[in-house]
Amino acid sequence: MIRLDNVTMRYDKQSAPALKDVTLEVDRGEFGFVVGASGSGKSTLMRLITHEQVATAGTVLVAGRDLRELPERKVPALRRGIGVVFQDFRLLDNKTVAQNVAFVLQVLGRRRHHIKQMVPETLDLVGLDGKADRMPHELSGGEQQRVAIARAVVKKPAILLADEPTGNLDPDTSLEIVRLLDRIHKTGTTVLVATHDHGIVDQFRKRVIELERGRLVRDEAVGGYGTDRRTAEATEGED
Ligand SMILES: Nc1ncnc2c1ncn2[C@@H]1O[C@H](COP(=O)(O)OP(=O)(O)OP(=O)(O)O)[C@@H](O)[C@H]1O
Repeated sequence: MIRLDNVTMRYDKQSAPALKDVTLEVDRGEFGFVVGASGSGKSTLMRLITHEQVATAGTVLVAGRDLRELPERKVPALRRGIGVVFQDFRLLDNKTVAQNVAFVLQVLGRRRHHIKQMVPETLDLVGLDGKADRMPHELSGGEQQRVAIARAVVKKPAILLADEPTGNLDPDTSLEIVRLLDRIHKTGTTVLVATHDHGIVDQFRKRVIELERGRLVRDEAVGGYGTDRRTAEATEGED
């Protein structure tokens, strides 16, 4: 579904590459956490998948398409297949919850009866039934993130990318949000979650892809935030 072969990404010639020689494969229907310190390249990885950035070297393949060779006119089709969620929700403040979600489908030119069916169905999926007519400012942070997730998945993308989706949320709400992402994964969506949140990664025991200064330093099928050695050291430090 997503494959990177020896990918290097440099934003400019002077600075160190944001990603360096990264090779990675994420199969259809997988769930992975992308972890690493601030500046390690997590967002850059996401931006390469959505083709907001283009790799300086190497190959990025998404759903069988080599993005280096993707003509400009095919970029919207690529992005239709990818839902994206950010830390800061990015909702349209002057639209209701339902309108925020419907807007995506309107832009895609979907028919009115399809929108009328999909919006409540998706709000139900994310646990926001009954909140369709609220404005974003009337919602809690967790609820706003649910709207953002509804908006990302209402077009039924094959891939869902979440860049630090729990960064603005308390631990309990974070847990609920990642449970929701996991539920969406279980419907067959390929999900990648970039996160700093140790607690979440340790709790879910999923695939963990770790970046360190742009290099892929760990890729475990089932792992925690740190390697066991590092987790032990961190725990000792806390006592
Ligand atoms: N638009 C940009 N122009 C120039 N350099 C950038 C740009 N975006 C990111 N970088 C640099 O690329 C490197 C990787 O950044 P990136 O945002 O991918 O890391 P990150 O792991 O997502 O960090 P964070 O957890 O803080 O979001 C950093 O050194 C950053 O300064």
